[in-house]
Amino acid sequence: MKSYLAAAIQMTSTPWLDKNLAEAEELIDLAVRQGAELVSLPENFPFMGEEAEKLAQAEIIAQKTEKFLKTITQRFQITLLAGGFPVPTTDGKVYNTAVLMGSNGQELARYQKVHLFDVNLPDGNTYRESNTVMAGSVLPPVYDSPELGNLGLSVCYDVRFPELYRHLSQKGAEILFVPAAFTAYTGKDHWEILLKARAIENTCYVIAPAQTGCHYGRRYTHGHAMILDPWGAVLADGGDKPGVAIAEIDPVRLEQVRRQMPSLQHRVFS
Ligand SMILES: O=C(O)CNC(=O)[C@H](CS)NC(=O)CCC(=O)C(=O)O
Repeated sequence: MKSYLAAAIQMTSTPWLDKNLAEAEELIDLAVRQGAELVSLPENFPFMGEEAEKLAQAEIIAQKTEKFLKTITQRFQITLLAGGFPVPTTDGKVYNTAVLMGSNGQELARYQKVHLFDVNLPDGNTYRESNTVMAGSVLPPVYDSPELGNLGLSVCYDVRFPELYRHLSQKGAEILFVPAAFTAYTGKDHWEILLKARAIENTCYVIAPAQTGCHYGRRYTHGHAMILDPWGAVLADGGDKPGVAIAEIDPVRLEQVRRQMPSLQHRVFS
């Protein structure tokens, strides 16, 4: 593993697929021009709109998004984590799918979000992700990149389930992706703390691209795409506007923190 720059992209995705992909392309270009070799896109980057609309367009969203990911990684020669996007199942729902793409346009790893956000928030907003999404049933993969380190996948609400990240770190993960569309309401109190906890308890870098702002109707997300180091320090924070958070991923720092705080080696319960 070498030292390199990673980018967590922040977007305000809308119900318009082509507009979102164009916006993603612009932000990837911005990240690459700043030297990023590993770039990440948030959950729902190609589409954030009404559930019925998402289902109706799922086929075209999946198709255009996968083509986009192939083209863009080849063009910019980057490794790209594409936070969740809908991929149709055979029974009329979708998997909320995250894909890791290599710099030759090849798919390196894929994960179907396991934990679905079925929550009634105190602010009156109700979320029933399971209305449209089929839960994945397989733990996320770790992709071992000789150059970029061991990359562990997850999506958004997963961040509240530490056992998933323990699994990833036990599989050798050094960098944890948490692409998200966190609600504005939960985000203000929980987002940064959860990310810090996952970084600290697994002594891993955390790369968390995010959605921000108002997407449609009353749907607001928290923003603050960020990158944290294995000590839990925030290296970059995207604030609340669309943009890019960039930070260095450094194997020397990773090794240093794991030496200073060898908690992964002190586990008693598996
Ligand atoms: O529905 C959309 O269009 C965008 N959001 C999502 O797709 C997902 C499922 S609804 N959001 C979350 O998981 C938020 C989790 C969260 O906010 C928390 O854990 O507090």
